[in-house]
Amino acid sequence: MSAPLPYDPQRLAHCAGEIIVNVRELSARGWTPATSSNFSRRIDAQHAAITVSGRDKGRLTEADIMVVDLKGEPVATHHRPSAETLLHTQLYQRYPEVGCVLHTHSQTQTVASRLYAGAGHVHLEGYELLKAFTGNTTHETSLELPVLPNTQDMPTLAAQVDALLDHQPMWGYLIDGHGLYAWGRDMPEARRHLEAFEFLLGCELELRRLQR
Ligand SMILES: CSC[C@@H](O)[C@@H](O)C(=O)COP(=O)(O)O
Ligand SMILES: [Zn+2]
Repeated sequence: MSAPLPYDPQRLAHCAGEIIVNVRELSARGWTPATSSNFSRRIDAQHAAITVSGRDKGRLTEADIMVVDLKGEPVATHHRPSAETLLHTQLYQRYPEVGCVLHTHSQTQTVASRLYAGAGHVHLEGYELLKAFTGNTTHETSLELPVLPNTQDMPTLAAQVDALLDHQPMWGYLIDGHGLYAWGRDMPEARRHLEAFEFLLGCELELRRLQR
């Protein structure tokens, strides 16, 4: 007889279903080109469901979702988790209330990350859609979306994210020439943050083009 799983398989099936449905829609918008991007959902206090590395994110099935512990180690599987697993699990470790982390590579996110890498952040102000980050209370707020240097060294990248989180609350960041990470308490909130960042970055790029 095999050992019992250390997580609830029904909860995993629920999380995997949510990832599959939502990522299919994000992918249809062209935000996950060439197998890029990764997605996760908290299962419980010690486990998260995350996409297997290298899979076509536009065609995810349950076989493309696996379980890791919050150190990023595979649990009860021989699959290899996303190369960027640490960027997901660091958020689950740090914030018990975070339930979902979404990472995409849209053209808007990638171009914006390159344009604002020098400044180290994108300043977002004056937009109604900023209410997506304030619990819909006010648009009279501003937000700095950090832009981090890209590296394949995940502990280095995760340390930079941690250093930022020590000083400011935030719901996402860009990585230069790479893409966007966004998160939330659950899938709808993480998706709202991701979509708001995408829209606001698109507005900033368009404004820059028009003001040239
Ligand atoms: C295919 S290039 C993109 C990857 O290098 C990486 O940034 C990415 O987002 C997907 O990696 P993955 O290991 O499939 O989760
Ligand atoms: Zn990536």
